[in-house]
Amino acid sequence: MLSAQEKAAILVEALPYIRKFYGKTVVIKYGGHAMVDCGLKKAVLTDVVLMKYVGIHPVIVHGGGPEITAMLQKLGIESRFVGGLRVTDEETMEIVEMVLAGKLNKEIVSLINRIGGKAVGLSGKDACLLQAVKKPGKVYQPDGTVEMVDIGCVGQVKKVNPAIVHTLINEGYIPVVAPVAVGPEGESYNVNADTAAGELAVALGADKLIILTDVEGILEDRENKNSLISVIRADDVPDLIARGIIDGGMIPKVECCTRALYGGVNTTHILDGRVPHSILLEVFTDKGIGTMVVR
Ligand SMILES: Nc1ncnc2c1ncn2[C@@H]1O[C@H](COP(=O)(O)OP(=O)(O)O)[C@@H](O)[C@H]1O
Ligand SMILES: CC(=O)N[C@@H](CCC(=O)OP(=O)(O)O)C(=O)O
Repeated sequence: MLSAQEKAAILVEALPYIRKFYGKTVVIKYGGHAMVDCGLKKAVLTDVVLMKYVGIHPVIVHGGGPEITAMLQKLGIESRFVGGLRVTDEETMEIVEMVLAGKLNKEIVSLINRIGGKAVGLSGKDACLLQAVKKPGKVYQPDGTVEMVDIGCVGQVKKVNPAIVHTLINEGYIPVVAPVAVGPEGESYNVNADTAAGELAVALGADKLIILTDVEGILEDRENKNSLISVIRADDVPDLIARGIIDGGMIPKVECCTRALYGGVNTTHILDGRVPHSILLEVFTDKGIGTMVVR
């Protein structure tokens, strides 16, 4: 048990960070284990509510890939991915939108509201927040060439219209965004949630982008949990990808950190969402956790 003095010291340690981030926007990509496990869900969303009450402006962009896959499976539809992106025909798009914008978005909103925050759920279609065009899939051939293939209703974000998010923030709400974008004809596009979070962070002029995932951060050697790389320079990312150190699902995460950094976001973090209160530990304590990607 902590003594009263130790508890007080922890609160005092938070003061410079509260001052530093007061009034700043922090975009949080919420996904992975932290979105499934009841205890972790509550811990993450409590951190978000606490941030709001101390004057920081959190904005959540959530994923839900595993939940979409499970729903498609129930309906007898097999999931297929090209370069980490779900091949999304029109029937699949309907399910994606139902799961992300209908089910998961509202569950997150409800839980935040029960914890004591004021959350409002949006999809990228609301007030044309995320505007996209069709994105082709990339297939890397053994000879090093790249083949472009049709992967259906997958969207590349072309424009972000953040006005609605600013309005909600200014009125004291916590915006919760599902990564479904709108196309030029009003059609729906399925957008990778990491990418959506990065684009939104840039458009909002966010100070920080936090991506929650199911590993410790970026590991030098994926087999060795003690090989965490604490800080990576954005310029070094292409080399780490070329050397195969960063691979698979970690590629869109670092790429969106890089995109955010070059777009003006100050710091980006890839954190272990399996650690309860990882956001609080990152934002309010001297000891940062996970991997920080910097300019
Ligand atoms: N250098 C690395 N360090 C840690 N994980 C890595 C690395 N390179 C690739 N990965 C993989 O990236 C995965 C995280 O991406 P992903 O599964 O898409 O996460 P999420 O479901 O949280 O969006 C890890 O589980 C791991 O398998
Ligand atoms: C185009 C594309 O692949 N979209 C993702 C959107 C959800 C997502 O990104 O969820 P996670 O963050 O949990 O992976 C999908 O359909 O799975």
